[in-house]
Amino acid sequence: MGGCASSPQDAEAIAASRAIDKALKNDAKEIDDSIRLLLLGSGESGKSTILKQMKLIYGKGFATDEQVIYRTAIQGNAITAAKALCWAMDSLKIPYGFDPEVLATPAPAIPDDLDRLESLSSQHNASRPVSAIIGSIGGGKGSDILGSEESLDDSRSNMESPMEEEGEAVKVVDAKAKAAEAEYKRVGGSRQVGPGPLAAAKIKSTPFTHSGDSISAEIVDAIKLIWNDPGIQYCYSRANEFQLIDCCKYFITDIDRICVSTYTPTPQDILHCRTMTTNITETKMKSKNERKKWAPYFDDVSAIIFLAAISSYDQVCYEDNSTNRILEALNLFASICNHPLFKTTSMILFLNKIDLFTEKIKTSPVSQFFPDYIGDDTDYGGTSTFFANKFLAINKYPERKIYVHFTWATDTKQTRKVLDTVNKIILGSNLDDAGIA
Ligand SMILES: Nc1nc2c(ncn2[C@@H]2O[C@H](COP(=O)(O)OP(=O)(O)OP(=O)(O)O)[C@@H](O)[C@H]2O)c(=O)[nH]1
Ligand SMILES: [Mg+2]
Repeated sequence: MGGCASSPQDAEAIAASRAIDKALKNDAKEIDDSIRLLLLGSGESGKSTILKQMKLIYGKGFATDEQVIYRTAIQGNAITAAKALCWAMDSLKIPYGFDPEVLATPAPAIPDDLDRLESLSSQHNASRPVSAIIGSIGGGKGSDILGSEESLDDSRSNMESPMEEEGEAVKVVDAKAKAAEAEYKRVGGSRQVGPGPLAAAKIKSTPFTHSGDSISAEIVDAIKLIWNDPGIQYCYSRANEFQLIDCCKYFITDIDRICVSTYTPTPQDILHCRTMTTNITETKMKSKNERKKWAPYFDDVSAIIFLAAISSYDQVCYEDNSTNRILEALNLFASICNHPLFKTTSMILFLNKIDLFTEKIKTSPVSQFFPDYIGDDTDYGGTSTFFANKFLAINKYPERKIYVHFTWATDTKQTRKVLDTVNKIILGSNLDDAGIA
């Protein structure tokens, strides 16, 4: 995708992201004797994370120079997440100190002459293509990154939109949101004062990335302060209403550890690090006319692993802020899985981020976003099978089976098991175990 940097900070972030992509790609040179996989999926589904796991499980792990790059990216993740939370406090109209369980929070007095706190516009909304990654397992020493611009065949139509439905849970949420908004107005909206708004103002004005050694102690303190604020915690509970990276909690709760000058990221930190894959323009799959160009890459692909973040059922896409992420994934899956070129290619579906999904279904009812789900909203088995069946129903080539795995890509133990099974499937020893695993 285009690296159109609008500020030096953006340029730095893009450069860091490219360096990470390059590092992953550099591991790709020795894969000839290995099984080649095409990893596909919409944005933030976990493709890079699976690739990192392959490096850990089948490769040499992360080199020292890579760790240095990730260090900056991880600290950038913490700042990005903290900023997103502060911006969302304004856009969702939640006052600092607001506790939804104690709806009448005492308000500080607002001085008349207080300057309006700066409220920065929300995250840039550059359109971002779906990316594809070629990875390798089973004896491969590395992985290779290729790219795709968009779906192979644009069959994105006729998908129903998520509907809203009145329900008990919705009403409770509404009551809290309304109480927050009333309180936000009462304390002066964006003119509210106190330690929370002050810390937020500092965070909002700090650059995304930093060229110095580490994030300043002042910003670390500001991040800790807001994270302990009940209003921010309430805002975090509504993270599906704005764009927030999934590793927010992981890095912010560990802000002291990741900001010391001696910090070296652990493999677990690297797995949680969010960097958008940017060097995905080598092979564009824009139109059928270009098929000659990209088809050779797929010829020797043993299987396609398609990733979808099952936890994203209540979220909208980063790119347009309106399309439900699961519907987007289903559309993309339809265009891949039903493409004649892949008619006989083993198709393995990873319904990823089950750790987040398990937590989320407790408070965010699936049926509110997918009214065709009839069953217990808090039942993991029922809800996860519901989504798996949605993907399976798309397959137009019944002779070609789709293997479904529920995955937790940041967990090496679980991923190792899944990849071992995938290996067996590809080698043909497990072909009878089709269906949901
Ligand atoms: N909790 C949790 N986080 C995950 C899981 N899989 C991926 N993530 C996180 O989700 C974020 C996005 O993952 P990536 O691997 O970068 O997603 P991607 O598909 O490569 O995204 P693009 O490059 O933008 O297309 C990262 O912060 C990952 O650490 C998971 O199973 N559980
Ligand atoms: Mg990626």
